[in-house]
Amino acid sequence: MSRHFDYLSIGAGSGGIASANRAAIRGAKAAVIEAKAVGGTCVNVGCVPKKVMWYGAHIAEALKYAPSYGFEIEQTGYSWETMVKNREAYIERIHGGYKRGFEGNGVEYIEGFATFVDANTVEVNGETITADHITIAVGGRPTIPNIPGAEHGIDSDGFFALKEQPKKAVVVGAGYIAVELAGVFHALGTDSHLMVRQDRPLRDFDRDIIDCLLVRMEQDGPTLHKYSEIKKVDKQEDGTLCITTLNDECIEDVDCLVWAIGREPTTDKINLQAAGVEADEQGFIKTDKYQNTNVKGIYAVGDITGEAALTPVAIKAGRLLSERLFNKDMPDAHMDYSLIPTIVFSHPPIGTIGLTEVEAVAEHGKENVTVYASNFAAMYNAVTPHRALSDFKLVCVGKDEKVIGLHGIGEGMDEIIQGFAVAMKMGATKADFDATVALHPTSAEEFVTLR
Ligand SMILES: Cc1cc2nc3c(=O)[nH]c(=O)nc-3n(C[C@H](O)[C@H](O)[C@H](O)COP(=O)(O)OP(=O)(O)OC[C@H]3O[C@@H](n4cnc5c(N)ncnc54)[C@H](O)[C@@H]3O)c2cc1C
Ligand SMILES: NC(=O)c1ccc[n+]([C@@H]2O[C@H](COP(=O)([O-])OP(=O)(O)OC[C@H]3O[C@@H](n4cnc5c(N)ncnc54)[C@H](O)[C@@H]3O)[C@@H](O)[C@H]2O)c1
Repeated sequence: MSRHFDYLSIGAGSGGIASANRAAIRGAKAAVIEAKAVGGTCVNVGCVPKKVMWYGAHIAEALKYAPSYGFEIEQTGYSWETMVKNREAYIERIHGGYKRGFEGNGVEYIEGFATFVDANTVEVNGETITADHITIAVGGRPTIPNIPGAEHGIDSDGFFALKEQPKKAVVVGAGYIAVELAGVFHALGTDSHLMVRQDRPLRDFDRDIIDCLLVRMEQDGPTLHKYSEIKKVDKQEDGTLCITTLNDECIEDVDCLVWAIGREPTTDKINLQAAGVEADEQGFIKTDKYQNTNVKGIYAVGDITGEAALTPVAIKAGRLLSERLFNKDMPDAHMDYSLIPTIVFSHPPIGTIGLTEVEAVAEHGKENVTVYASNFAAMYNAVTPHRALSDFKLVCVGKDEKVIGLHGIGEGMDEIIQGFAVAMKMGATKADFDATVALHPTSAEEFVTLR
């Protein structure tokens, strides 16, 4: 059996779905192949289940503040099981939405694991499929370290598979995932420990913003273990884990260990050599700005390219690729990877766009960089005993003070920065920010009133 398509995506994650749908909308005969679950990492074991749990954590925090607002409530328990059931039901509905979307757009959805046969051909479930254009959108997988006892830990996929709430959890890593999962565990009542190898997590972020996160962690948790690297993990007779660090610190009675030390590309399993596509030494596929690989007719989008591993980036790159291939009015369509806004769903969330202060000084020179910052207690918890600081910063360059970096940690930051990203894309200056009337009383207004 063999079928031919104009356009084929390998992987129905954020990038593959978006590009196949857009190709079909532009008139191509399109298909997408998925080995696991439609929606990929984001929908099944990433952004979506994470955000649902972050919302749950948000409610837990609100319950903590509730008495100060006059509510007389008693929390008698927390059902992790109920949260998981509702979260998974929601994800099922998203699956349905994607499949209806494919039907509506005329995209063929094929379940199975695809491997390359040659540059125009893949094999899936014993069937040969050929296509004029093939996009590799196979994403990544979590990295597990090579240390004794590592197998006793789980990764982020395992975190979302947890059926019961752990009593004591250790999350290892210093990136988005480690900070987010440790924060969710903590807020929902697990004794949560975050282990980082240096003095802080999120070292690429603006230092002042992370300093503020560290103060929050110190005040409230999770427990941060600095300069901690794991030597070995031992399983005890009672089933709990004993985690020993290189400094011979011992963390005992751990019933959940999560490795969140990064993600690696999944190109090793798709017989890339048969297509002649080049990957770098880690396995990320090299592309030019048009998502072209070194082989004509083969492209790559999303996490597999090693560019900003974010869902909206994969979606935009995938859609623009299909516009370029199938929309005669957009022959130059390509992704602009500059000024990508991003959020860390910590407690409170961190939002960031553009250069940090340190990066700006390194790139433009100290004399050309002006920084405006504010540290304040947001009203939301200022009326409770849990008063905590937010930190906002603008990094500007040149005489006209073009805003090249915007960073903040505070309540609502996840919803605040999208509009500022538009302004920065348009080249906004500090004077433009100042000329904008504030919204009061909000945290966001700090960004237009900084002095
Ligand atoms: C815990 C976690 C939280 C995250 N939170 C956020 C967030 O809040 N915001 C954000 O923007 N990003 C977040 N991300 C990142 C985001 O999920 C990814 O950037 C995004 O999913 C990348 O999309 P993709 O299309 O490149 O790959 P994926 O979504 O990983 O999709 C790739 C798909 O390809 C399939 N596949 C692989 N090989 C084959 C094959 N040979 N044949 C067929 N199918 C194959 C896989 O099964 C998978 O479904 C998070 C990631 C994780 C792990
Ligand atoms: N909110 C969001 O948008 C969001 C959320 C989650 C993930 N993501 C995306 O997914 C990507 C992957 O996230 P991630 O957190 O897995 O990776 P990451 O690459 O961001 O962070 C991995 C961290 O683990 C540390 N590390 C590496 N090896 C280690 C070891 N042996 N012991 C201890 N620490 C170690 C690294 O120093 C690094 O800080 C992110 O870069 C991001 O683009 C985005």
